[in-house]
Amino acid sequence: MASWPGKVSAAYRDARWRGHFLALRNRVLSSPRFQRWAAAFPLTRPVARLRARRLFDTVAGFVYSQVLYAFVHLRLPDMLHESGPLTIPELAARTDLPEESCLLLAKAAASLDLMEYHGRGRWGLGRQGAAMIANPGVAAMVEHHAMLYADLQDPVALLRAGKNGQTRLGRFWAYAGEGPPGGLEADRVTEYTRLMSISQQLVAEEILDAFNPKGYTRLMDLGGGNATFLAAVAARVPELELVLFDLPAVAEKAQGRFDELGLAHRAKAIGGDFFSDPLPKGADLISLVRVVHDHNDDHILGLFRAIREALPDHGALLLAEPMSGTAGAEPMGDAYFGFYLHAMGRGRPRTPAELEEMLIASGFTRIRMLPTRTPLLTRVMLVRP
Ligand SMILES: CC(C)=CCC/C(C)=C/CC/C(C)=C/C=C/C(C)=C/C=C/C=C(C)/C=C/C=C(C)/C=C/C=C(C)/C=C/CC(C)(C)O
Ligand SMILES: C[S@@+](CC[C@H](N)C(=O)[O-])C[C@H]1O[C@@H](n2cnc3c(N)ncnc32)[C@H](O)[C@@H]1O
Repeated sequence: MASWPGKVSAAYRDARWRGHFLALRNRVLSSPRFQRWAAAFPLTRPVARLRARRLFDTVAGFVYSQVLYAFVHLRLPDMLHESGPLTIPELAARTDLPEESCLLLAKAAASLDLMEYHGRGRWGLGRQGAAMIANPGVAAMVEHHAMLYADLQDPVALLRAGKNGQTRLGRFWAYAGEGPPGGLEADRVTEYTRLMSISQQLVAEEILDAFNPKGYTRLMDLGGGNATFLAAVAARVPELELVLFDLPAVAEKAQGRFDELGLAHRAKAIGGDFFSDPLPKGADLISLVRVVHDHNDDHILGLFRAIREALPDHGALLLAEPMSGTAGAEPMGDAYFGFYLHAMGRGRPRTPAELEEMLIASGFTRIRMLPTRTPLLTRVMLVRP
């Protein structure tokens, strides 16, 4: 298994001189004398400050996240968006917090750009807080993180335990547990399907801005949840037939959604297990949105082969999810999703190169990355036989 994210070419990565260079660099950086000198010397001072700030942000990241959690849990984003800036006594009355705590939270949130002092004793949304209003999925994820952080309370124990799914996240993502997922009852899938639907809105637009499925006849979305992605597709491409395949309890919800949206004449949901049931034939475009990273390599190789068999030679597979080694968003893949999926109990974030290797081994030949506007949210790969 390739384990290096591949930011640079293999020749550079494996060059013998690189190891010597890194050893020398680290000897210099770990010297207290060098640090004192670099912080004092005017030309290196800005870099020294930036590095100190970055290390501090990593050290304090948990505290920042808890400030964000309080901000979201107290419904401050919507409250401040709807009412405009409020004074501390007004905030205290609406959140049922002591005024002193409200001021503490307002100042902490302002330091993180979530809130901002708007003058005349009133506090409103800051830049990051305002951006959250446009992306309701972010607040939903912040609340959901209570589970992730409970699992991460002792990260070393979690690492030692390996991927066993005996965690809050393992129970939440019921399909990641032991046993065949096909028999999961509705109550085990409702909450995760709701969370996926809320966070899917922005992802769907990113994917469809990168790839327009116009020209295809039938799109089958594997692991399509309650059809939020296909509903966005339907709005953009009126003539495309739509099929959603997901576990029976999820597919039932999706069919209800198609009926509600008046899409039943061209959309249907099929229940099944994509690892053990045959994939329905007839689609010339198959999509996997935020599905592949949830599963281990052996399962995904089997699924890729089944997709290759289900697709006609002129068909295509659209693979969309956050990927490891994404330039400018490196911690998203390997730190966030790496630990998230480890806690969930299966799957891993993969680099485009790792996915490509698995796709080629499954019989695909033409693989192309399509640029997305916000690669942190999702990357998109178009794959042809
Ligand atoms: C107007 C003025 C004064 C200036 C303009 C300056 C300017 C141009 C500003 C830019 C404004 C702008 C466009 C901001 C945009 C901000 C955006 C798009 C922010 C988006 C943030 C998204 C975030 C933080 C997303 C977080 C997503 C998370 C945490 C997702 C987690 C997903 C999980 C856990 C999925 C689980 C599924 C599983 C199990 C892995 O399969
Ligand atoms: C992380 S969610 C993504 C949902 C949707 N594609 C999205 O991006 O919002 C993964 C989906 O795959 C489905 N799934 C997981 N294992 C499955 C299996 N073995 N067969 C069919 N669907 C499965 C889940 O029920 C869930 O709806």
